[in-house]
Formats: sequence, C-alpha cells, structure tokens
Amino acid sequence: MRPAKDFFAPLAVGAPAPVHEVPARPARMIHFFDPSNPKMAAKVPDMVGTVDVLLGNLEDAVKAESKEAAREGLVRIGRDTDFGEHTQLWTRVNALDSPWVLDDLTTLVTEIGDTLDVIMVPKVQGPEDIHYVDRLLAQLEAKAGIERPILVHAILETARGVANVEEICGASPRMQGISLGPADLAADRRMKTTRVGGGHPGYLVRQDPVAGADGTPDYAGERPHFQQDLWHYTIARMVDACAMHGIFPYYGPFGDIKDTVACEDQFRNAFLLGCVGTWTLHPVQVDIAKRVFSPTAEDVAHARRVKEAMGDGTGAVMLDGKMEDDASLKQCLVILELADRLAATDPELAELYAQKEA
Ligand SMILES: CC(=O)SCCNC(=O)CCNC(=O)[C@H](O)C(C)(C)COP(=O)(O)OP(=O)(O)OC[C@H]1O[C@@H](n2cnc3c(N)ncnc32)[C@H](O)[C@@H]1OP(=O)(O)O
Ligand SMILES: O=CC(=O)O
Ligand SMILES: [Mg+2]
Repeated sequence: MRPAKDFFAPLAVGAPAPVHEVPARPARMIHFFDPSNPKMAAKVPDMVGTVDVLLGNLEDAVKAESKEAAREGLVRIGRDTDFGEHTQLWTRVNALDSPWVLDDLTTLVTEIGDTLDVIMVPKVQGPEDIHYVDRLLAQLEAKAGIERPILVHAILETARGVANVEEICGASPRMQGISLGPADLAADRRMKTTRVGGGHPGYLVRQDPVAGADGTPDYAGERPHFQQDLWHYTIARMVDACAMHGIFPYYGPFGDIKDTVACEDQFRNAFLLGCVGTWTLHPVQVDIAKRVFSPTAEDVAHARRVKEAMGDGTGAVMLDGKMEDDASLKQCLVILELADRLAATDPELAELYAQKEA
C-alpha cells in the first residue's frame, strides 16, 4: 500500500500532479454513443451543450469487428469537436482482461488526452485494477505532455467489485466516481433476471392473508403486493463508499428505452438515495435525467426558507408544522449547493430557481 505521504505524488516523472479534490462538475447524464456508428457519431456536435457528458463507448454494445473503428472514430470526434465549457468528453474503454484495452488507453491518451476528462473502466474487481490504470495513465500522460490528470470512473458490475467497493473508491486520487452496472452485475451474481437495469415484477412482498368467514387465513384471496427495488442494497452501498471518499455515485443503464415512466422512477430512486447522475442510452432519456437529477424549484424554495428560518444554523424551529433543526438544515444545504452548481451552467435552471425566489 502507498503510504499517505505518497498518495498525491505523480506516478510517472513528468505526469501532472493528481487533484486533491474531485471537481464537482455537473454530470446529470452521461450520454453513451457508439463512435463506430456513423449516424450516432454525426449527432455528437449537436448534442454539445444539451448534455453534461458525452461518452464514447468502446466496450459492450460495440461489436468486436468494430472495436478499432470505434476507437478511431472517437479520436476523430475528440479532435474535431468543440465541446464548449460545459459538456465533458468521457470514454468507456474495453475491460482490463480484453485484447483491446491497452490500445484503447495508449491511443486515446496520446491522441486526445487533452480533451478527455474521464475514463470509465468496466468490470473493476478491486483496487489493483485501479492501480494498474493509474500507473499506465501517468506514464501515457507524461509521454503525451498532458497538463491535467485524466480522472477514472469505475463500473460496479461484479460481485467482487461490490465486496471491494470502499477500497476501489479510495484506490487513487484519480477516482472521480462509480456507476452501477446492473446488467453485468446481475449475471456475475447469478441473479435470475434478463434485463438491463430497472425492476422485476417477480421481486415483491405481499400482505399477510386475512381471516376468512371460518377464521382461518384466506390464502387464495386478493392481497395487495408491492414490487421491491432489486438495486437498493447495491446503490446504497455504492453511495456510502463514494461519500466516504469524496467521489460521485451514478445510476447506470436503463435498457427499456420505451418505458420512460419506469426509467424516470429508477432515476429518481437513485437521485433520492444520493446519486448525482445516470447513464442515458438513447436521446429520449436525456430530458428525463435532466429533470430528475436537478432539484425541483419547490425543493430549492423550501431549502431556502429553512436556511432563512434557522438563522445561525443551530437550534430547532417550527416551519409549516414541521420541526427543522441542524440536521434538516444540512440536507437543505445539500440541495442548495447542487442547485447553485447546476444553475451556474444551466441558464434555464438559473431562471427557474430565481423565479421561485422572487
Ligand atoms: C449494459 C451496458 O453496457 S449499457 C451501455 C452500452 N449500450 C449503449 O451504449 C447503447 C447506446 N444506444 C444505442 O445503441 C441505441 O440507442 C439503441 C440500439 C438502444 C436504439 O437505437 P435505434 O434502434 O437506432 O433507436 P431509434 O430508432 O429510436 O433512434 C432514433 C434516432 O436516434 C439516434 N440515436 C439512438 N441512440 C442514440 C444515442 N445513444 N446517441 C445519439 N443518437 C442516438 C439514432 O441513430 C436515430 O437517428 P436517426 O433519426 O438519424 O435515424
Ligand atoms: O455496463 C453496464 C451494465 O449494466 O453491465
Ligand atoms: Mg457492463
């Protein structure tokens, strides 16, 4: 293990110094596109400014025969596109045990390393995977003369990764965040589902049977039942691990593109539990993510009222029949900090939050 005094030392001579605090840039939606798909690639310039993150995906969902075309396509997009001030460019490289990842990292860092903000690493099993990428990135950054460190984002999609999630989050100052990868995680855990994220109608709890006329339980009678959230445990664990290490948690893919209602529910559950964003796989999911991962004007207005009522931030007050104190104020400050950060880059939100104040 690296001693604490070396944690922030560059891992190669000439590599940029690691960041001490991960920048809290808006990343409500990490929008996936396949750089080898000409129709999708052509849409990228027009999506700049409409999404927080554009992610050129090289891993799953890109055919084996298109891996090189995807890598080359991403290099072209990275070189030719002006991403403006507010849209970041990320990539998801192939898995560390694949034959493509070394070329992915070498090519992307040396060709477009100045433009790439974050590299998403799939199927991370433990801190050793992050250490490998960390050192290699430092060597490549030094070789390419890159002046700010490229950050790393891990996907939580193996049982071993979940067991090691705290160590993964703290493995390097490059760690920007973690996304839930429900599809691969389900397979690795041997869950008996066949979906990409979202719920399952079979995962439910049912109310106890009521007594029939003869006093015995009526097992066959109608009983309310409620679908449960398959991902609650993992998301909550991921959120805690990220918060502990000062990095950011994200929901991952929701594969039922047509079911925008359930997609919004899944995104909102993740937002309420502490996630800062999600993946969007199709343009139809972008506005859902924007809506869900931005606090509502009502929440912002309420948070401002609590802050105002709490004065120096200590003690207890009554507001609209509810007790507010130091702890509820802290929750309100989380909302206000997020609202300020988003309003700084999103004029529509800035106006919405200002209107509510007036
Ligand atoms: C488990 C995991 O690893 S999840 C992450 C990996 N998966 C992905 O990245 C999937 C990314 N998304 C996609 O591949 C596609 O959206 C699909 C396959 C799901 C659906 O694609 P299509 O059948 O073409 O969808 P649809 O016909 O509704 O597309 C409408 C338009 O939006 C475009 N489009 C679709 N997805 C995207 C996207 N992610 N980004 C930009 N444009 C897109 C299509 O090219 C099409 O363009 P056109 O109007 O010029 O023809
Ligand atoms: O990569 C994402 C997943 O769900 O698997
Ligand atoms: Mg996966």
